[in-house]
Amino acid sequence: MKLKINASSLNGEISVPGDKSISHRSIMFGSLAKGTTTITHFLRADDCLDTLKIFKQMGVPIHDDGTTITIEGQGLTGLKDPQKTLDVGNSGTTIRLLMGILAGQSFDVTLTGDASIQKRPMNRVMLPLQEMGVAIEGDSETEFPPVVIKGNNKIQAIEYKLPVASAQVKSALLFAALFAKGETTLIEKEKTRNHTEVMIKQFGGEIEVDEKVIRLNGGQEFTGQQVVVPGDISSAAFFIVAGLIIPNSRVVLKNVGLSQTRTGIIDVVKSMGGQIEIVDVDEENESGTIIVESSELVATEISGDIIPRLIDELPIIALLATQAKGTTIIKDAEELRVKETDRIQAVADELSKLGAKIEPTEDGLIIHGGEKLHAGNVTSYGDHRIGMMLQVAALLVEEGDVVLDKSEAVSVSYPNFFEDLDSLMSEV
Ligand SMILES: O=C(O)C1=C[C@@H](OP(=O)(O)O)[C@@H](O)[C@H](O)C1
Ligand SMILES: C=C(OP(=O)(O)O)C(=O)O
Repeated sequence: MKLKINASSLNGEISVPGDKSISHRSIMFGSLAKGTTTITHFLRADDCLDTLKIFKQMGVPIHDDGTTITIEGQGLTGLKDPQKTLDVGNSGTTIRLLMGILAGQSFDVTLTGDASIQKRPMNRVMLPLQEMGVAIEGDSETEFPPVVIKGNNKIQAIEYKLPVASAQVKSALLFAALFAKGETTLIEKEKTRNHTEVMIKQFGGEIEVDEKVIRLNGGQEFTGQQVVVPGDISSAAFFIVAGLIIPNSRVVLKNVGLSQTRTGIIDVVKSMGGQIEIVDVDEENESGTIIVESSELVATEISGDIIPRLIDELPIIALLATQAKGTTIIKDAEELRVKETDRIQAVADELSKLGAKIEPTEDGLIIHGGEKLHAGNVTSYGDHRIGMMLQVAALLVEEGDVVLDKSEAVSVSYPNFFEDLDSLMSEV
């Protein structure tokens, strides 16, 4: 696909689509609860639609009228044998959280996904699950999908220190812990997104969170709820950066989720001198409006405990850094190497093709700001966030063609991304 180039300004207002992490979890909690759950502003993108399809395949009545999704919850152990392999598509969140949920059911099941999923590490979930007594293994004694999970496990509570900072691992273990007798204690390596903990409480469960220590008792029951999904800050991130780096711009992003565990990008933009303002904050729903304007930016260092608070935004933050004065260093982000693609290598390779000065390191990137970007042929590697980042980069290219291979990947999290960008380019 030929990307849009040479934007003279971006102006206008966008309501970004629903949060991907919360949308996945709303289907999961709704299915495991007793009673009816309704979900509005659900993210109808490939990843979350795959989660929805899978719960339907396990016998959960889920109805979508185009506005509201209604789920008739089956209770914690009420899922039915799908009698087939479950396909998670491209979604790491789906496969990992499902492992915890399926550990407590009475049937055997196989989980698989696309070529990217079949290369993503699963031992981070499978090893602690095995410690809890779950029969689960990867393909041909590897840790890669297809993953086979046996039913009727006798699950034991554990105390477990997570070796990786991962909300997916934490969430999978919390789901499994619901089926155990007694109290499970998880100790996080770094604080990661807390949507699972928040939703356990929202659905009437009990969970104790003390900084990085989380305690959960097995044998709880959930009750159906009304879930209103806020906009996804990880999707807003592309327009936050576009508004900052394109001249004469002012972009308003309405109803964006602002969980403290997700707002690292706002802190980084501020530390780089970007003009960013948060207004109309709704404390109860942890959401608000983000306004950005074109800015002079300076380099920064991004490392340590902020990394999980902006992990999915790092590709677009790397582009932001190419437009800042000085050298930006990103460290402690080795997790980027095991996402939909190796995002450290992909960002460095593809932005270099457009003229950026950027070097990959083992756990991050070194970005020398101030280089002008030029035309070129690039690829998303089938990774939605790499694809969207490259479209924002192309907006800076003054002449020639920027051609993106595998542009269809954006539908994994943001099917209307190109249309929303169009709307900002046409408004004056
Ligand atoms: O729990 C979640 O919803 C997610 C957690 C993160 O993954 P990790 O837990 O692997 O870091 C993130 O990258 C992913 O997009 C969504
Ligand atoms: C890493 C991501 O998702 P997942 O792990 O669910 O595939 C992402 O959306 O950037």
